[in-house]
Amino acid sequence: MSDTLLVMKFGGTNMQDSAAIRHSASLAGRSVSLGVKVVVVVSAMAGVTNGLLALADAAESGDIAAANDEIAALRTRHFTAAQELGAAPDSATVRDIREMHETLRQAVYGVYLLRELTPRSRDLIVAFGERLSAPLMALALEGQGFRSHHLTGGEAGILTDQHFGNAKPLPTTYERVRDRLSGLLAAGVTPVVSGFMGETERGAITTLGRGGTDFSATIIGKALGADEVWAWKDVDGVMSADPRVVKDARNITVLSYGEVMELAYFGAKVLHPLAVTPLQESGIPLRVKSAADPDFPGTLVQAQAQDEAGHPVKAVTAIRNVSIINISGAGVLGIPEVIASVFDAIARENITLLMVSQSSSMSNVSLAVQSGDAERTLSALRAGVSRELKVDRQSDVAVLAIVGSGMRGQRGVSARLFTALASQDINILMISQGSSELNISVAIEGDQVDEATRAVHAAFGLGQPVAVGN
Ligand SMILES: Nc1ncnc2c1ncn2[C@@H]1O[C@H](COP(=O)(O)OP(=O)(O)O)[C@@H](O)[C@H]1O
Ligand SMILES: N[C@@H](CC(=O)OP(=O)(O)O)C(=O)O
Repeated sequence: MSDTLLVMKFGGTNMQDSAAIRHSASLAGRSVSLGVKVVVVVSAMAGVTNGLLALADAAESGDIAAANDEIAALRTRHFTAAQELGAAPDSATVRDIREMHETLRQAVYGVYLLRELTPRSRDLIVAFGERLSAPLMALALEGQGFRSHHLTGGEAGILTDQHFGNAKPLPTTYERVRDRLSGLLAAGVTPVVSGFMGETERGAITTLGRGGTDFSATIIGKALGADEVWAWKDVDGVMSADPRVVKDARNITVLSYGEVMELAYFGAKVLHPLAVTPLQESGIPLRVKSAADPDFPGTLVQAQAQDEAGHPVKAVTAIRNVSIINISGAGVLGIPEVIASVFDAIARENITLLMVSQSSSMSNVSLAVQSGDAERTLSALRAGVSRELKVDRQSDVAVLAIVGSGMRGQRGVSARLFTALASQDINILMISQGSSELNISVAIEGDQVDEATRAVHAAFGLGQPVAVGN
């Protein structure tokens, strides 16, 4: 028996139907057969999270018929998968799925009666996606001869703060996860944990932010001192750009934790922005692997970056649906208390700032925020800052970023970026470079983001094979 312990995460695409679930189970099973202990962490079946969010909104707006139709469709989808994975109609799995849909229906009816969808009730509803997919994965593993047991995030020990929709693990999580999972592993059982979700100390269900199953997996990896965390995906690994936008995007062999965080923060949907944070202290590696090509090494994410001379940039990413909020008022903004009131107002609303820039005359500050946060930002600023300041919004913006540790101390990187954008006649609205020099980001018109991404990808030769040095 080896002493190796792996945490394996399967995303929505790898859970989308019974065939995908069976294939994912076989990927975990390959390691279990070799004597490796594996904890499996699953996302909801593809599209289910969005479906749950939509039906919660429908219930809030009074359209209970639409919400119930969507629940019925979800029920059919999960029952079909269970049946195809061999569950008998009177089996415990089918009973579990039926009960969960009933609880979901009741929760949604409560939203409809109250016409109120709080972040807390939204989390309760949306976490059903992962609660429903875990039993299916356990079924598939059992069907392939592996002993398995499914648990919700809370049952697996993931305890979070009360930040519904974007919760963070509490420090006690790690010991709890160890307590809850070690016994199962020692008994030769493969735990299947519902990703994306945790619970508060009082037992309310929370979620960890979109794409949060990656985060669940690394939290569990840290708790158990795993040898590695593997995130199985529908792509070869972390690529030099979103492969849906750039056809010649290439797999990146090695990335540092810092580089991956920048990439995820600046829109590379491939990993949750906080996913590597639990691994940073212990140095546990994260591998992003292709479920379609399991022997391909994918991307190794580790503490040290590896750079190739002449290749300062590793990837180009973009955040879409951004708005720029401009705050102006000659002679007012230079006063430190006024600047403080701007940031206070933003902090009170817990709004994530994507970029900040200030004109040197101090008469203008620009903030880039997700368009979904723009109205809240505007109201917070209008209520919280001096009336002499003018606050306005520019919509339909995108933020494009280049990322790579090799740009540290390198001259000419921004010149290449700006030349590539200028060659496509792309106007730059804001510029920022992090002091870590791991990224340079620019705000541009939203409808130019794809051509900008392709131009920048080509300008830095990211489609060319790179021999990574040590
Ligand atoms: N730089 C990138 N590298 C890899 N994939 C990316 C990148 N940027 C965006 N993506 C997109 O992320 C998707 C994979 O992430 P996601 O769908 O969240 O995975 P999963 O749900 O399987 O965990 C890919 O289909 C790809 O289109
Ligand atoms: N289902 C959740 C969590 C998640 O991580 O999903 P995926 O692994 O499919 O990106 C979401 O859609 O946000």
